[in-house]
Amino acid sequence: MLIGPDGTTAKPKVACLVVAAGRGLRAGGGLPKQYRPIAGIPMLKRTLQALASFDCIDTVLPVIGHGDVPDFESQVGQITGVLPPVFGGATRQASVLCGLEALASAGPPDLVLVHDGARPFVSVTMVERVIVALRNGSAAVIPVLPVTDTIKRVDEDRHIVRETVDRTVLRRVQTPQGFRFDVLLDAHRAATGAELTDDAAVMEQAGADVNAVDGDAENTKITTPEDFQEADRKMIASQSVRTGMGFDVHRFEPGDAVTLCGVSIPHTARLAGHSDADVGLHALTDAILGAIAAGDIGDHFPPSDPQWKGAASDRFLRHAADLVAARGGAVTHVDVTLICEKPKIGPHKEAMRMTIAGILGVDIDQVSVKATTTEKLGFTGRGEGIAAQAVASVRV
Ligand SMILES: Nc1ccn([C@@H]2O[C@H](COP(=O)(O)OP(=O)(O)OP(=O)(O)O)[C@@H](O)[C@H]2O)c(=O)n1
Ligand SMILES: C[C@](O)(CO)[C@H](O)COP(=O)(O)O
Repeated sequence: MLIGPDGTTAKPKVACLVVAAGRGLRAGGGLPKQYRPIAGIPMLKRTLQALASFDCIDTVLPVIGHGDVPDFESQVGQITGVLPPVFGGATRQASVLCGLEALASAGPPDLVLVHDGARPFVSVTMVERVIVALRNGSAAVIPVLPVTDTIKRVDEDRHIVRETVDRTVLRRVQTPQGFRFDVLLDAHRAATGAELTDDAAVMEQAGADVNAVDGDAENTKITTPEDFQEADRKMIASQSVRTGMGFDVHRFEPGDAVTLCGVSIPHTARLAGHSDADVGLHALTDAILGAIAAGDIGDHFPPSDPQWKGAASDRFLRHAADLVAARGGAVTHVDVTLICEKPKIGPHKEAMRMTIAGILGVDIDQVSVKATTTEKLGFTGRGEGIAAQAVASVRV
């Protein structure tokens, strides 16, 4: 059991480093593999979303390549619970040390998990197994799987089989590997010699005991083009398409501009509301929440909470999209209809589509924005306010 500084067994602070500074050479292609999509979502985004949604992890810190900031911003972006990335090094081992030093400077955690950005199918049950073993006193814990094929040792040109190896003592190793933070940092700082391919090897070199827990066969590392194909196939086969709808109304009050679908439009009035009153993004946020049966915008951002006063509504929409991604899903299409006599929506439709596509991280052709009047009938016809309807399709 981990003993806190005051001698109690308080819940330890758990950080998770996600190393993603590799080049992905074995996966081929131009873009480093961590930024390439699996069933529509960039692999690193999947990994970070999953880890950030686990209650047993307090902090998630990505470690990325020096030249990868544009890819990180465009393919991953901000994720609630994920710290801004730090830069890694030329090898996985060097990248882990960069991440550990960053955590040490920011206020060291008690426990650290080190996970490959290239393992997007990490499960909370496996992470909990690692953390429980650490809390029970281990300084180093790795998830492992049995070897299920017969293993041969072959000669160098691989044409002659020399022997059959005893596979009962062999294990396939996964991440996240978990450690007492101070012990892993010391071991990494002291590491010498040839590159070590996992953190357990760094601990072994330092003379520490490493314990094993059961890994998870689903938690594969995406390494080759075939791994991408298989991951795509598995994800798509396991998902279904769902639809949600949203509706919202805001009334006018004195002012000089309205914000609709993230675009500010000069007008003779503004929309009243607790946030920026962006009726289009509110309807769309509700549609996405509806598609994953996750309540409505008021459940996530209560109007009674002063922190959302005047908030820009892109935050609400991003949160809904993050929830979809945390379930391993993707928003596939959205369609918003704005209902008002004025202002004229037509000249702003493309800017609205682009803004929504940017927030959701989808292509502009997956976003439709339409507008209609109610022929001067009803409250929208009388110019008392604006209504919006939205439909969202997601694959989860
Ligand atoms: N200098 C490096 C090299 C690797 N990694 C990370 O370590 C994890 C496991 O490494 P691997 O699958 O071997 O990734 P790459 O090194 O990118 O792949 P390749 O060897 O095919 O180039 C990956 O998430 C990778 O981004 C890292 O952070 N820094
Ligand atoms: C750490 C690791 O994921 C354990 O299986 C793996 O060793 C890292 O990747 P590599 O392909 O061995 O560099």
